[in-house]
Amino acid sequence: MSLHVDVAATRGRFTLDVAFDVPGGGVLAVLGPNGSGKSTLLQCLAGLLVPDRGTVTLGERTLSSVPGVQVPVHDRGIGLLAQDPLLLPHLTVAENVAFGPRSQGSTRTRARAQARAWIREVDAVELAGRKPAQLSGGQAQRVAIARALAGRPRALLLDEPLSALDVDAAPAVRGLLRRVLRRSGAADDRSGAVSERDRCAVLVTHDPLDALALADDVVVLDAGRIVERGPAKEVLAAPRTPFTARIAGLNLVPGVAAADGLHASDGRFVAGVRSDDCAAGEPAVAVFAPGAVAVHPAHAPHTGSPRNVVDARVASLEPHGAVIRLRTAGDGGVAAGIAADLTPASVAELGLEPGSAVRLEVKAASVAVHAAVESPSPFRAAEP
Ligand SMILES: Nc1ncnc2c1ncn2[C@@H]1O[C@H](COP(=O)(O)OP(=O)(O)OP(=O)(O)O)[C@@H](O)[C@H]1O
Repeated sequence: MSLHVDVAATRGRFTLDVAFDVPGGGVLAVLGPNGSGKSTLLQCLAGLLVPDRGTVTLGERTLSSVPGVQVPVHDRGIGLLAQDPLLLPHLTVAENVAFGPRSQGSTRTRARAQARAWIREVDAVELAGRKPAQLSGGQAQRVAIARALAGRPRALLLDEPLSALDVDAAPAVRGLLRRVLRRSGAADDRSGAVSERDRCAVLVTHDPLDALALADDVVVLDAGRIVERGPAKEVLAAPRTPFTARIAGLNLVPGVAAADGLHASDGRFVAGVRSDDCAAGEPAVAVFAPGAVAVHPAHAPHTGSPRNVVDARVASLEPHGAVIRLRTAGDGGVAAGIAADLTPASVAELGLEPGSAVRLEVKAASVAVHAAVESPSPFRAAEP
């Protein structure tokens, strides 16, 4: 069942103005910096906020059309999974999951059967008799997923569903969400579970891994507008805005495309490979991975060509998985805020510490130049 959204909503001086579609069975991830309008968007979809103009349609049904239709929250067929599991504390797990079907008019027996099916689905059978206070964060979120789905929503809204979980619990819950969101199987009518085939979902997240693991498409919001959209892998691999580059862990230098690179706004030339989507002379971004940046001692001789070489100063060195991520200091320009990944051995060998002078080199072949999206916010990708 597809979701069609074309709305504008005002909150104080902030305006959200977006249009997108999520096809039946599809999952759309919504990314964006703090205050970009992600929660405002979910509230418009859930019916908690009345838009100033536009429409929200789910399948054939108009949920919101201004002026005119405004279907109330409980009647939208939309399930919400928030950061906090929000389970009713005095009910058992089984009763919490049966609550939705019961309040939709299912008989007690049928509601229990539906609850059992979903509790099994989320691997929580042994928790069925417990109260929420007896659950870990990960267990409670599993139950919240079962409860959201037991209400047989036609669309699911997920608001940072993994962000309150610790690093040990998040992967298992992400795996479960992947299973329930990505499954395109038929209905399990014997147990009373709903058909997943047509249910679409909108996932608000700060985590690119969630977008890649769970979503088909991504939209990036900035200051209430969509500034990037497309398949999750493509948007994160070739970001057009500083925000997306930052969350994707990539370096991004804005400027104007040239035949074989980009003229950065500070006047420097960045050698790179121009993609087909951008013509010379147009606004563009040069994107390169921290792993593509070679770090040398300051004043080291240039080694070969074509290369990008820039002198910089180390601002910070932080562990990043198996490597150390270096970030350069500065207030602006190409040399500021570049991320480079080094092995701990190279950091020791080069004697690097905050304040050290370094020479960075990036091969032209490792720099992709893409058409840029004008970002309305001053947010910079490269800031730590
Ligand atoms: N009740 C309100 N009254 C006035 N302004 C509001 C209200 N709620 C939110 N805003 C403003 O609307 C803008 C968008 O907020 P929103 O919560 O939708 O952003 P967000 O992208 O979800 O942010 P975060 O990632 O921090 O949760 C912000 O500038 C915020 O200050």
